[in-house]
Amino acid sequence: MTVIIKNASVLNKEGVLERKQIVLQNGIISAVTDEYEAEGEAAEIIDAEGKLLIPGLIDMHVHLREPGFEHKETVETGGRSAAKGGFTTIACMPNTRPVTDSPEVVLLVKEKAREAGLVKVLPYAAITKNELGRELTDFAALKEAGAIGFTDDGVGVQSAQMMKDAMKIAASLDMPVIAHCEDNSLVVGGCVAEGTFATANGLIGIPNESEAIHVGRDILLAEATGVHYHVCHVSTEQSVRLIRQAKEIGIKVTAEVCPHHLLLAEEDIPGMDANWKMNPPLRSRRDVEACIEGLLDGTLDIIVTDHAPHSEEEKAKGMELAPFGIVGFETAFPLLYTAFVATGKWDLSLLVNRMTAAPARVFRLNSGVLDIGSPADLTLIDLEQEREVDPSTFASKGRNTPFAGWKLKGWPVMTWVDGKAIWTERI
Ligand SMILES: NC(=O)N[C@@H](CC(=O)O)C(=O)O
Ligand SMILES: [Zn+2]
Ligand SMILES: [Zn+2]
Repeated sequence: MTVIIKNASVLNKEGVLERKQIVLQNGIISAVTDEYEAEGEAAEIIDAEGKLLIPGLIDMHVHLREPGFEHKETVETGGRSAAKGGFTTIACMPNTRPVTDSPEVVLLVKEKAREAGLVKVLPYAAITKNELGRELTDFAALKEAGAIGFTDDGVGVQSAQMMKDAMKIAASLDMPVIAHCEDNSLVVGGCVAEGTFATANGLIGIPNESEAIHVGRDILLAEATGVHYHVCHVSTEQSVRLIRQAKEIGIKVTAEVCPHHLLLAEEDIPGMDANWKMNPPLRSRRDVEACIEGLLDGTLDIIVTDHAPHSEEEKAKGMELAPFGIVGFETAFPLLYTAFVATGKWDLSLLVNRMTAAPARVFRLNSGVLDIGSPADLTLIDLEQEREVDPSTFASKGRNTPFAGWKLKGWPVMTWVDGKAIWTERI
């Protein structure tokens, strides 16, 4: 089957938009040309006039909740939500029930993804059994089953010795360690960051050091073990500083940042609404600025959503009792496009890079580019049409977002994986 996407706006290597014809054949990008005539072959033709065509977005930090929490999300509903948000590859976290700490669960997630037939799903496996921090999982067996890295996301690995042992084994297997950085002894029951909101509402505040102390510790352990160390959802100025310094001296560290930590500060929290509760929490404006600067100078390599769906009942428990987490797939690109690109602060190519080529480079994936011979994973985006974020229209089971009602541009309208359209909005 041949698909021809006509008259699309495509970013060239210099970051300039060009009008191109893209041909997809057998799941591969077979041509990117100025003109293309279909020579009698059976082809599906899509007129992309006026729309932006980019490599499919890659999200290296998501929660699909299956197995065990299917009331929050499944591999299929999460996959559909991702496709609607323009994502073609997603990497899912192991904090399921059971935890993805055995080859069986890795294989189960892969099988669910195959059945869903939507986005490419890359599973992470846990560092410790049941993410309890007591005993390491069998890294070699988990790699063999298809895990792409090791992480106890949802909780920090509290023991430095445990983390060092994990890094040593991961390094010997040429696998990355991906860390949720949080020192529990510095958190003690906080649900928002230290700052004006916590003080005004009499809440215990989570301090910045609870994140950064793990970042610093793990950088030293990464230096000692030589592992590829990747920092999850960076949210503090101190973490950015430590990662920047580590990179300067050649330690193999990479890092990610979420849209909400680039856009929102704790002082923006409107009230005791758990749709504003996530881990790490929203920090100060100064931290937001440091994360933006880190993303621009390459200290923070990639953007991830940390898509973390929870049910309405769970979020209705209120700021202190509700679980941490917000959904992210269906708002990520429009949010960042509207806030940073449409306002002229960032080049479009920077945003696209941090969501496509950069994650592909960091995690050695064969996608993220529009090169001939690459998988035909593509996303078509309408940069002009403005629409409000309406959680009731989400494909995700989760409605937990602080961005409801935001007026945004840059909505994905069509998503292809291996040349097959897996999402079509309207065109
Ligand atoms: N980010 C969150 O607030 N929540 C995540 C866990 C995590 O990413 O640490 C979840 O699983 O709900
Ligand atoms: Zn986490
Ligand atoms: Zn997470």
